[in-house]
Amino acid sequence: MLTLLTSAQTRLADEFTIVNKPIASIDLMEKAARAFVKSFLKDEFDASKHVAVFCGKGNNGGDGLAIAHLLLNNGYENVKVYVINLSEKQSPDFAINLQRLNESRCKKVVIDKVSDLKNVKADLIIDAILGSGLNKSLEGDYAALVKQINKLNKKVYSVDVPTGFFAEGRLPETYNGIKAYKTICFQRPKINFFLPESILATEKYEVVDIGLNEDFIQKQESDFYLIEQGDIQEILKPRKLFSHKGTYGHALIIAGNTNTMGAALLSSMACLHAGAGLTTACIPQSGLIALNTSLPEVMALPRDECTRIENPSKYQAIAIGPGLGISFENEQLLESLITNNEPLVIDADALNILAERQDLIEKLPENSILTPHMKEFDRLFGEHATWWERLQTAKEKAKELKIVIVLKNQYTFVCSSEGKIYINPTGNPAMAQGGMGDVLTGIIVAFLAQKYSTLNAAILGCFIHGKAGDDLAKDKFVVTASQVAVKSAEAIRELI
Ligand SMILES: NC(=O)C1=CN([C@@H]2O[C@H](COP(=O)(O)OP(=O)(O)OC[C@H]3O[C@@H](n4cnc5c(N)ncnc54)[C@H](OP(=O)(O)O)[C@@H]3O)[C@@H](O)[C@H]2O)[C@@H](O)CC1
Ligand SMILES: Nc1ncnc2c1ncn2[C@@H]1O[C@H](COP(=O)(O)OP(=O)(O)O)[C@@H](O)[C@H]1O
Repeated sequence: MLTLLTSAQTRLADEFTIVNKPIASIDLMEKAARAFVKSFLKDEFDASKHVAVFCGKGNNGGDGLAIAHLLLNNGYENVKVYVINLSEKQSPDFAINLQRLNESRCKKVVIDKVSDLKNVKADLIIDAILGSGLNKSLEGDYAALVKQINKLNKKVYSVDVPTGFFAEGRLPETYNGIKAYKTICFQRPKINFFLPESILATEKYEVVDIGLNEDFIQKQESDFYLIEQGDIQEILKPRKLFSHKGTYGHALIIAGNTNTMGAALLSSMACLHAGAGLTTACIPQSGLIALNTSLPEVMALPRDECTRIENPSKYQAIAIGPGLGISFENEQLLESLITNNEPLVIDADALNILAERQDLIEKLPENSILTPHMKEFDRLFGEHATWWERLQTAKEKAKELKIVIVLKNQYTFVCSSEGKIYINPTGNPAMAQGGMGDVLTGIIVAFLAQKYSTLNAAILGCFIHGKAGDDLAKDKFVVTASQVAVKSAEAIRELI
């Protein structure tokens, strides 16, 4: 897991590295600039392009000055630096780099007021005005200047973080910062890059290593961790010699209704492919032919007007919700399972029932997993204006109720009962199609049946689901939920 840092912690990592490597802070800045330029040159190899580098007077601006210098040395002849002189203060390393730049042949203009910014001739813009030192929203001259830069409508590369974008914490409801094409950031992605609001600030990001002390970073106390493939490989267990279906658990999936039987089929299909030893689908009578025809490996438990499951303890893991429908009987069924006090995976309509029966939320069995998308989450726990606030609620609720909350999105947030948030990096927009969440539920319940811990089942489920989608999307515009269900077996095999 990669520990993600706040800006304050990044500054500590910076200071630790300077003292312990040891390295002078100006040399660390030079290293950061080199790492930026190396990445930039991979994308932009036409050195005849005009590049405008906008530099504030803090360390972000200091990086910008070093970057301009390096670009000149790399054959970019048409580089022009705009020093944004809207603040009195300047950082010592900015001052050193300005001196170096003054001694070079790099063209430079000083912008003392917004109206000085005219006739910018640029094919590309490098934004190094404000970085992780941002401490309030842009206003006044800074806001006006950034508006002008955005109006130029050029491809913008931001250094470390787009000017005006908060690296962590609640984001304002309207964004008035730089709209970057790409942000090349240092050592770790910014926590807020994983929030959907970040798309207003940067279309994509790339992380470059600048040699900060990794041991120090990994040991920092953090609420946010980024899941890596290596973590998944450590958790996954291979199928054992002499094992049999009983070794890998029996999963029960309570799902489906007349018009949404497909959800039950998709979940069950995913559960099979993710390795449960036995899978039973509890579905209405009307779905039996479909189930028996399409998934002969799955057993059926007819559900018409059933308000409880006989002998739930015979299942190692139970999921409820995909395509379930909202009815008095389904509410009774959910209530009886909750009262039974064994952990559940709760999705889709079962979440919607919970939203209407807030009294049941308090009674959720410990170690249950809720898998809401944003709307289901807000129905359960109240409207949220921003994703940061939604994440804070998810973290608190997971801790208070001793459950795991899988808050789904492009980056899915797995919130543990310890109050930690694990960010899943796999998945892509080709997966934005109905039924995809049903498949995730099937994969998670399969891992639970195989006796992975609650948190590991959620983490594995999200990663495998997204990886299967990523592998499929290599040559497809869109991937369907059933394709992801089938592909999950391959994704697991590849990782073991
Ligand atoms: N370890 C690393 O990752 C490394 C990081 N490095 C680089 O350092 C960058 C961070 O540099 P930094 O700390 O000097 O802050 P930076 O963003 O330049 O701005 C500071 C100034 O902004 C001002 N200010 C704030 N908000 C404002 C607003 N809304 N409107 C107007 N002004 C505002 C604030 O003024 P104040 O409010 O304090 O008066 C302060 O003076 C980081 O992003 C990376 O590029 C690398 O060099 C090496 C290793
Ligand atoms: N753009 C995307 N990038 C990554 N994953 C995505 C994207 N769009 C959807 N998904 C994944 O697909 C699933 C959708 O879940 P959900 O909305 O519950 O679907 P449904 O109700 O149709 O089954 C989630 O796991 C989500 O993470």
